[in-house]
Amino acid sequence: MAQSASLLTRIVATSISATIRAGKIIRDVMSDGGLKIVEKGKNDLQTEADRCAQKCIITSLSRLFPNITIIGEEESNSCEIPSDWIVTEADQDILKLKLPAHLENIDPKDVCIWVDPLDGTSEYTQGLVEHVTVLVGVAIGERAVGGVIHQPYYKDNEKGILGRTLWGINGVGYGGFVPVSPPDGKRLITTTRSHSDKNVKAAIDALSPDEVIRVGGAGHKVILLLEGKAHAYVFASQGCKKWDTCAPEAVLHAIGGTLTDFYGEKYAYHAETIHPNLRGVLATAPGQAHQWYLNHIPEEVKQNLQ
Ligand SMILES: Nc1ncnc2c1ncn2[C@@H]1O[C@H](COP(=O)(O)O)[C@@H](OP(=O)(O)O)[C@H]1O
Ligand SMILES: [Mg+2]
Ligand SMILES: [Mg+2]
Ligand SMILES: [Mg+2]
Repeated sequence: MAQSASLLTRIVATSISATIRAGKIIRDVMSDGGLKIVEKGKNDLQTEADRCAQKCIITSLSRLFPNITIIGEEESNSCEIPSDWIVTEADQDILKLKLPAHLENIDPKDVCIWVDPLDGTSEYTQGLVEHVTVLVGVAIGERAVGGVIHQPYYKDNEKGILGRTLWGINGVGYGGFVPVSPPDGKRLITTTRSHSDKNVKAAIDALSPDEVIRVGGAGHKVILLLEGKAHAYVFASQGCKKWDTCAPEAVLHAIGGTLTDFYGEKYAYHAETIHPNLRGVLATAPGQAHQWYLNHIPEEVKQNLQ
């Protein structure tokens, strides 16, 4: 890998390769049929694919970036890993990116990488594989700056290959998708398919949507915002964690969208922060009035998110 490239571009470039490899592992586990599901908590599943994909990504990144904190959703274990799960390649186009001065010489101590090896596990176990994404987010200080979202089951009929990778670096660029504005004169809201509750529903009802698009995964829902299929992602629940939102937030911000809690505050992604997004997740596509959504959320809904 070009050592002259900056640390941030090297991390994002390698993360692209690592998520593609993890996506292949996720497809292989499904086609072999041995999901070996473990129930981590209420409505919270883990499969062999979550475990193996995380092992692939974290082992690869930690070998290349030994001084950087990496936090993954799944608990780690010390078992052997196949050598072909260890990724050393990097996306060459990303390595060539020119960064602004404040991102060029970052201290590894200020970086935290958030890994969600399989976002949308509930849908994955039900065979709804199009909902699945692999997420790697890069925070510098408190801010989510770089993000990679890989969709292992995306079908590109033109190229005849399975899978695509979307990326974004705030203030630098994005790729792997073409941003589209959502339709004018309508309000399309995307939310959870498998983790709804009274508060989640109350928030959506208060926004009088024309349509509610219920899909799995934080990554998948933010892709709907990137591609103009929804105006807002509304999840008035404490269930999402930092690894769910770091990468999607960075990619969304790179095209001018916004992701905050229900009080309009950005989440902090430094290594010492707590994992749950206790104040919910509200994200809007570029050009949408984020404040309008915040203003229309009932006080009671906000008070349940403290
Ligand atoms: N009540 C809850 N309990 C556990 N995890 C939750 C949750 N609500 C949301 N999440 C997690 O947030 C992510 C997005 O949720 P959803 O698909 O319902 O919108 C999922 O990530 P994972 O699939 O990576 O675990 C999901 O597990
Ligand atoms: Mg999970
Ligand atoms: Mg997730
Ligand atoms: Mg996950």
